[in-house]
Amino acid sequence: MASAMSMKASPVHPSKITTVKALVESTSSSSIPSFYNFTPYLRDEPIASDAEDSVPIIDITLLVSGTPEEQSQIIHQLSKACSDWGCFMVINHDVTESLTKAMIASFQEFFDLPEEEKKEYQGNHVMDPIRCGTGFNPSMDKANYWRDFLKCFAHPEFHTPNKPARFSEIAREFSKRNREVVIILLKAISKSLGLEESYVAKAANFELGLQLLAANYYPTCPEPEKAIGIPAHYDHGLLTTLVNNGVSGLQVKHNEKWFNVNIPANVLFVQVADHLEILSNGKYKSIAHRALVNNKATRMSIALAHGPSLDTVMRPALELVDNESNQPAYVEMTYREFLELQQTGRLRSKFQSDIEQSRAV
Ligand SMILES: O=C(O)CCC(=O)C(=O)O
Ligand SMILES: [Fe+2]
Repeated sequence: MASAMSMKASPVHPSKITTVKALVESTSSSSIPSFYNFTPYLRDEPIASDAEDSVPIIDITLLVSGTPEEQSQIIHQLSKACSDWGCFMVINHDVTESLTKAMIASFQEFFDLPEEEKKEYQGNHVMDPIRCGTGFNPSMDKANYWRDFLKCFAHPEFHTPNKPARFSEIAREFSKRNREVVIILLKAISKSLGLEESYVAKAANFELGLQLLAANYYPTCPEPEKAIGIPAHYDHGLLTTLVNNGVSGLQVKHNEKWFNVNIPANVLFVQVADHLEILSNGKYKSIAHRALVNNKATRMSIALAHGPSLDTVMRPALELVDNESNQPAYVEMTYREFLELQQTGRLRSKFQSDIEQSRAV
């Protein structure tokens, strides 16, 4: 019965729809068009019960103004968080709750713009400085994602759409404050790897680092168990900071199980991304995560990818490699090359096979 429902044709012709939001608003269908059906991939691995374990919490004030003892304790906690989980919650940071709320409201206003106005920002290439799009792609025969997005380069150059009003101003402040948190974290992470505190920032030429501000919009979905917002993936920068609108849906993979992550309003959720994995020669691994959808409330998340500068060659820190048990596990390439390979679907397998190789020795 359920599968028959999923096969029911959508009353809306796909070519008329440019976003998942528009699809949802144009129909009251209780089923999703079949090309959103992600079922074969979705329920493949176990989901942890909420009580099983919990994401580590890092109090950033202790990194900034703690006693030397408190600092070394928190650096130790950070090291464990990065190596055991690949993610953590940052509390007591300067990205205020009101700023986050204003940023979420501004992105909501953007997604509420008429489809025609949003089309102006449609882009296809990873290097387009402003790019909005959707999981919806009628020309693809594989499953699509239940998600619309807007991505803007926020650093070293700042680009945002010129509407809605105040979007740009709020996005600038939000990106800047997130970046400040990341600068503090990268210093502590360098120390936790036994490196000098400016090591990661210098190696990644972080002063010119690419910062990508991305909002994900997941409308309510009549068949949430069949669709996916974003399938399992790893982020490409050094660290990602993430907030959401109080609706949960994010899951991270820890010890071969998927954990639900509920992000409180005043918390920044931080994920280890691929370039920290490369720099640390696999000591800290990027975390697999995915976004589920639901049938009760629209979910929005805002992710900031904080990466190296585009033209810096990234490789494992020389201090962390040797010719014996710590051989470099990743090939050298610029962040730009990495992103371009990733976009054309050629990178992850290569990156992954490098990891597999390093695990095999
Ligand atoms: O919506 C989320 O919580 C996850 C978003 C995400 O993984 C991404 O934008 O890369
Ligand atoms: Fe992600």
